[in-house]
Amino acid sequence: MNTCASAPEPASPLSVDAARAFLEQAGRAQALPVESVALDDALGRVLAEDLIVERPVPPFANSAMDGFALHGSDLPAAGERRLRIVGTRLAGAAATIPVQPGECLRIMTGAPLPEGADSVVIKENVRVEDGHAIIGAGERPGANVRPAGEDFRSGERALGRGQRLGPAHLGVCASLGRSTLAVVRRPRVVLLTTGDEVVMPGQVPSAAQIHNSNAYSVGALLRQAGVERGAHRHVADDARALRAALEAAAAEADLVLTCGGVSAGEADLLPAVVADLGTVDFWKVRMKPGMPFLSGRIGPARICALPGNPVSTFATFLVLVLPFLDALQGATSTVVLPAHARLAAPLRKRHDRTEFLRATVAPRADGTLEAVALDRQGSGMLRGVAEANALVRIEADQHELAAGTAVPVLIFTLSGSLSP
Ligand SMILES: Nc1nc2c(c(=O)[nH]1)N[C@H]1C(S)=C(S)[C@@H](COP(=O)(O)OP(=O)(O)OC[C@H]3O[C@@H](n4cnc5c(N)ncnc54)[C@H](O)[C@@H]3O)O[C@H]1N2
Ligand code: MOO
Repeated sequence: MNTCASAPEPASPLSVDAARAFLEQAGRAQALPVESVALDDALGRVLAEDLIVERPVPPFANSAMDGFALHGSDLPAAGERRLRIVGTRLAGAAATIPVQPGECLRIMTGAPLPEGADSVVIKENVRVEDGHAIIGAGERPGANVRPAGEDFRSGERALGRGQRLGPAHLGVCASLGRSTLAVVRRPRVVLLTTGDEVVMPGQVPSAAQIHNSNAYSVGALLRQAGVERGAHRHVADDARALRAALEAAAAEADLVLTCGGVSAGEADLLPAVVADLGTVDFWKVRMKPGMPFLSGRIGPARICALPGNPVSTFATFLVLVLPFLDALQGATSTVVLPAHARLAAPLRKRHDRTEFLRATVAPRADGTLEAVALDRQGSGMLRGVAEANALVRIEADQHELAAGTAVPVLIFTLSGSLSP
């Protein structure tokens, strides 16, 4: 092992909220450029334009049901009314057949309402005899008609910049006739895992080695956060190798993420190497797990150094790196759902850091959310994260929490359902 400059003295650790606010500001300041993509390629991307409606949706008043279009004033208050059927209008048919009082038109769902008509009676309520529709009492004037612009009016903003595009948003863009969209370029991220004790799955570990789980859990988190499947490299506990890997990564990435080598061990080289190559903005955050987190810059790239313990890696990613990636993309929504849940059991905390506990959050019979903290809370126990669907946040100054206390939770929306 060779060393370079000595590790910077960490200032007093930042609070979680201060660290997060710093990274959000840094992300906004490093805003990514805009590019145009085909609608088909826009899932998960962040919209970089306001979508103003030109043609209203629906563009014309149309029938919501298969039935008969007619004048509302022809509907009988009692008894029956006989209206002459003047034709049929299918969805997509441009030619209009005007309907006079005393007449009606067979109409299909989605077909434009004919001139004169303002109501539709569903076919199940109509008897047809001898070219006439027989309509009974109890029908409502104006029923079963979808007015033009009922979904989106012309001139209004259908979607705003910053929207992360999900399936329904793509449908909205398509119904407005858009085939391409201005979106934010995907963040470029290089992930460097570190440590002589770590080998990739498929490789045979020595008696003192383990498999690299962070490369996969963080790799997957990055993809869920809208990052292209990024480059991953593993770096040995060697200052020269680490320096070369960081320099190369910073030259190609918006964000360099590292895992491990950032605390107090003799092979924890990262703080010194980052300080030597660029600047350390902060090192250590008052959170558990995740205390040794460091962030700084190397050239134009941001670096976030995550602690190596797999749960610390996961928690610092969700709590600190995800807000940075969202800010970098100007996104107004994210892939974790912030909510509140009531603790199922009392909790005691002995330290003064903000704690993020692994928990299952599920709805109770009364509709409120309940959080059950898992037994496995060790920061090396990835099983605890795999069995959880949320992180429960306990504030730095909270030490005794009664059952039923409402606490903030971060629900992993992509982990599946809201049940354990
Ligand atoms: N004397 C002190 N010791 C430690 C402190 C401290 O403040 N003083 N902090 C502890 C805390 S808290 C954490 S968290 C860890 C973080 O340490 P590092 O970020 O330096 O990470 P490493 O030491 O390299 O690794 C920690 C742990 O995680 C395993 N690991 C690392 N990379 C991977 C990977 N890619 N996949 C799976 N597992 C990985 C590694 O083998 C270690 O077991 O430090 C405490 N110590
Ligand atoms: O911060 Mo460490 O993540 O408590 O184990």
